[in-house]
Amino acid sequence: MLLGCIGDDFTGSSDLGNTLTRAGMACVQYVGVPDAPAAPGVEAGIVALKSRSIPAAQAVEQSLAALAWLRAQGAQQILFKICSTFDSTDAGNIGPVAEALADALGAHPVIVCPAFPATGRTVYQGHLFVGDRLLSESGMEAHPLTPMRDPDLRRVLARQAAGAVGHLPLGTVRGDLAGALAAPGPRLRVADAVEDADLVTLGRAAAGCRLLVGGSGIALGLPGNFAGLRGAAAAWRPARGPAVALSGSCSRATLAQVAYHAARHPSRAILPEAAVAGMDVDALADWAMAQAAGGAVPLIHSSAPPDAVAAAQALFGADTVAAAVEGVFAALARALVARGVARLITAGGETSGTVVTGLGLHALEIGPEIDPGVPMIRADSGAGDLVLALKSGNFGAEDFLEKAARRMEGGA
Ligand SMILES: Nc1ncnc2c1ncn2[C@@H]1O[C@H](COP(=O)(O)OP(=O)(O)O)[C@@H](O)[C@H]1O
Ligand SMILES: O=C(O)[C@@H](O)C(=O)COP(=O)(O)O
Repeated sequence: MLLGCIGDDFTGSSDLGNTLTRAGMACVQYVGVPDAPAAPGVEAGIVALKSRSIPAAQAVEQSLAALAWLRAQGAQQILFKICSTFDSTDAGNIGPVAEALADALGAHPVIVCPAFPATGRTVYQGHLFVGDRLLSESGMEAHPLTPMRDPDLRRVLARQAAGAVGHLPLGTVRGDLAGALAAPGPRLRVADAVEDADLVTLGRAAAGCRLLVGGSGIALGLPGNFAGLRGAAAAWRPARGPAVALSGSCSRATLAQVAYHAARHPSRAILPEAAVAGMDVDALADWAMAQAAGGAVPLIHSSAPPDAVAAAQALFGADTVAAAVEGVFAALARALVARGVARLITAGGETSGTVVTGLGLHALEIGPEIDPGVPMIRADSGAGDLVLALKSGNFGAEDFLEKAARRMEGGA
């Protein structure tokens, strides 16, 4: 293993796997810290954690365990994959995890850059934009778990980190970047990047850096630093069989996708109060499989607009609702796999993490891209091959859910 990656969620990890695979690295995504060595030939290994929204001390502990495993596999450089919208709270977890990894690796400086221009995320003057809006006006200010109300990443990170936070302005990234990286200064340095070319420049300049922190964009230039890559080995095989979509994401893009899909395919909504009270998951799974048998792509979702999310959180508490809804999706996924689902599309990072861990999957093969940042993935479910798409809340075109199902069976 050459490049070792630690993803703070599952959709984010598959987004990174997509970038690295497309850039020519043989890449595997692991579900949590594996308890066995990596198979031979893995050039980039991604340990996917569900550590974005847990207490910071636990995120640090899990990330250090992932680091130890990756180093034992020979990883020469470590990338801590965070969200392109910098999802975190003032308590962490980006700052504490980045500092703990940097301590363990003796890394200084550490570039921090969530930019992902293909999906509209750019960093300029230390501020994060989504399209032409500041992060704090992008919809992310209403995220159920990690509301992002400050677009200045230097300030956001400084509130989370023990050490000072520096800045690599765009002029420096496009100018004497090597000089700036070699100069003394704060360990964590937020880098501006507005185009893929800036990210490639950052990645190439970071060849000697032991640790990087960023979205999948920061990985664009990294494969070029390693000689003799062999890339993905096996050809991707289509998956035939029933397809079901599950969405626990309440992000803007997902809400539009759910509305589009529900107008064309059978759908059922899970209400937070029903999830908290306990649901008949088997009946829902039976319903979905019956719909899928007729060729539809049934959707089961809890996706709701910000006012409905806020009302449910006020009633039950944010953690209780999230845990209850996630619990329903994990049980539902197990029930669907037991009934022979072959294609499973999940929307939402926490939701996807719950589903993938709930299914007890181990190593995920990264396949072709469906939309920017979302690849198809293949896993052995124990009952056979399962092809998945783990869609980040804010990724994907309006027709993503039906397109993913179509692409998985080899369609255009
Ligand atoms: N209707 C709802 N009300 C409150 N919380 C919800 C609702 N639906 C889903 N959630 C929770 O909101 C969180 C959404 O996060 P996530 O799955 O990561 O989506 P995204 O990728 O859009 O951030 C999950 O913890 C989920 O269980
Ligand atoms: O970097 C990104 O935006 C994604 O890779 C990602 O991490 C998505 O997280 P969710 O929005 O929670 O799915």
